[in-house]
Amino acid sequence: MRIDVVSLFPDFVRQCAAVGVVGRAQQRELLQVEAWNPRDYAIDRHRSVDSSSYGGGPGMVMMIEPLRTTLAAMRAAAPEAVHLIYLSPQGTRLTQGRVEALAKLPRIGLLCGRYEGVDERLLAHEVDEELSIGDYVLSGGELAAAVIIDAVGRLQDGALNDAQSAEQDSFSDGLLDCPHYGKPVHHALGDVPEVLLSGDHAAIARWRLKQSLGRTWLRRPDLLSQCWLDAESRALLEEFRREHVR
Ligand SMILES: Nc1nonc1C(=O)NCC1CCCCC1
Repeated sequence: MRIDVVSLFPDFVRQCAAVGVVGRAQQRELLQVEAWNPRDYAIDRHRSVDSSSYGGGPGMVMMIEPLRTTLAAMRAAAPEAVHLIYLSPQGTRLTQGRVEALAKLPRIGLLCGRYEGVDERLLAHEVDEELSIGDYVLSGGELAAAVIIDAVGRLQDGALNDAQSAEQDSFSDGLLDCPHYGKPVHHALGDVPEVLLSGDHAAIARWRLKQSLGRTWLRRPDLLSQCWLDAESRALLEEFRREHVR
């Protein structure tokens, strides 16, 4: 998969994509992340990328040019069509379901705004999808782009050493993740739950599902209401609720 990022801070994006699972995915050529700086395509003496906003008001707007030239160069750099995403609080809220769909595409573009945003005419003409990572305002789209690069990059086949860890992630089945425990078994902060030491994989799987169901019920009832639960899950959740109330 190829991800092209248009940003005034390309090094920031490159560094985010160079570490950890995503960095390894790039080394394994499972993922390619390229950054494009509109300032490199600015043709005036001052290499302008922004202008004041018509109608007045504070702040600047990223102009149509040189963004449009940058996008044309980006699109031409590889044969695959680009699904271009603009990151902003005005976008559709990003979900794991959308991440999984994006991860299947051969190529996406991420347009990172700065200042007060990008000229609406450029967005209307060039952008395929607007996404938000949450209801708050950042100083630019780069952190949101980094979130998408990470969430999508880690799902590339072969990116995670143990494929299961993607399947058992929070949200992968619509539920929050279960608690995790490592060494030591006994500690002043508490002990590892017995079932996890039992070697009974069926019991362990049941315990983990029960914890995921219970946590989702307690912390994100909105997610739970969207889940279809089979008989076993409904019974496990009921068990958790009974134990929780005591
Ligand atoms: N929230 C967000 N989700 O995705 N992006 C977000 C953001 O806050 N982006 C910064 C703004 C800054 C002004 C230009 C347009 C982007």
